[in-house]
Amino acid sequence: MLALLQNCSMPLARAVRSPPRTHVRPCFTAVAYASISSRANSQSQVLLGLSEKELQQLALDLNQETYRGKQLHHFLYQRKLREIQDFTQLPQGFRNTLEETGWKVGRSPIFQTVTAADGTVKLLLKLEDNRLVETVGIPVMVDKGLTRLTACVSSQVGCPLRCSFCATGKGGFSRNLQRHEIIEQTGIKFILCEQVLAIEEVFKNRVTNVVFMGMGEPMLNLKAVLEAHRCLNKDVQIGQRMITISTVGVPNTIKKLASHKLQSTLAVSLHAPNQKLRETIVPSAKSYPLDALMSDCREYFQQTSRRVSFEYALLAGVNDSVDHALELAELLHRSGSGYHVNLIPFNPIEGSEYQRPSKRAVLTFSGALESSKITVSVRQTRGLDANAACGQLRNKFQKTPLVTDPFDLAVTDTSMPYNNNFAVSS
Ligand SMILES: C[S@@+](CC[C@H](N)C(=O)[O-])C[C@H]1O[C@@H](n2cnc3c(N)ncnc32)[C@H](O)[C@@H]1O
Ligand code: SF4
Repeated sequence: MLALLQNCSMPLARAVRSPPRTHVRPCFTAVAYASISSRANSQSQVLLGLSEKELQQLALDLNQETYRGKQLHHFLYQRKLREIQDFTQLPQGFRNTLEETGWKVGRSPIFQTVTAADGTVKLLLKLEDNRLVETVGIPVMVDKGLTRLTACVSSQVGCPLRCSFCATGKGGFSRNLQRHEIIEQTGIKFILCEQVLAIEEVFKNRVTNVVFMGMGEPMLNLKAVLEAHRCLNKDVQIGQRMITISTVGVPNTIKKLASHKLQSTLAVSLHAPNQKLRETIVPSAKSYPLDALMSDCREYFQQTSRRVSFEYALLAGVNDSVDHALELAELLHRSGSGYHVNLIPFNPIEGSEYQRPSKRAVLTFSGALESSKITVSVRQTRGLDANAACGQLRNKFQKTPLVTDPFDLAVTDTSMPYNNNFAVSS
């Protein structure tokens, strides 16, 4: 973006000092509009997602000192302010100029908040086009003190991959968290960041961990997810090791991610120890054979030295027998080292044919893995009374039809009927 700025024939600072008579946007604004703005119908640019350097450049272009850019960064990512006029330590004139030249913070209103008995909070953020995105804040308390706050963020509005046990998959797919007409795909980065900021706002605490385990498949939006990763790491200041990207597997993307050599955890949603069973649970597995997936995971480990974590949703009577556990252990040993299995007992969803396994079945399965020398953890289900399974809360309010081809992201639905059966409180 900075390179584009430098190529502008008319610096914004000059454009601001002597505004054109007709309503022609200054050069920076035009370029930024094309490369930064993600909301097609909006006439404004979004500050959120810009780095400190970019904000300093913006300040310069608006005829301000560089340190104003630092201040903008502070108000956006530390103070988490929602409106430019709330940046009261900035001169009124600068605030007005920002607004007059089309800038805004870019935070979405919180449409719905549901708090579970264990303190987990689910939020629905309402995007400008009225679509709803689910975000979860999961606190870990020790002696009544908050020791960890995990934000579980969504990377898409819905998901086209339709895993058979997932409420998001069942709820259908609307679109990537960006406008498809924006070539640079930068839109998602501020939406992902703002999910984290919304959790910080609600908990009045810093988020310590981020997991891309909300609605959607991050690897279908990899470029934007990488930009969001940068923003979360550098601007919101969350350590790379505290960030986990979860994927069910999309061909050619794990290698791409590995090439960035991030120090973040890759979680791969496996759910079955063999191709045949996996295809029945994860339809998109038909396009990405298990052998290829495991080979890409091995490469990820070799390139990053980061252990891959395998997510395994336990579905009673489907994939939870001791034989399945032993087959899984064999698959992992055959595939290379550095693996860890995270078992997720199925979270029941409306209208699902699956059952949650008993505690005994979960323990037996994890015991079989451990005795086969596989490190294993069992995910504690959080927020069961807040529609725990991802996508459930959003499905209450918004229904979207399924796309026919899971990898065809050009197919988007533009209607957004609300389900009026629920009382909606803003
Ligand atoms: C919602 S997905 C999002 C990230 C990515 N699309 C994926 O599948 O890894 C995050 C994790 O939630 C798990 N999950 C989704 N619905 C679930 C349910 N009803 N019960 C248990 N786990 C579920 C998925 O298997 C996956 O491991
Ligand atoms: S589990 Fe992940 S990939 Fe599968 S439908 Fe849900 S969000 Fe999509």
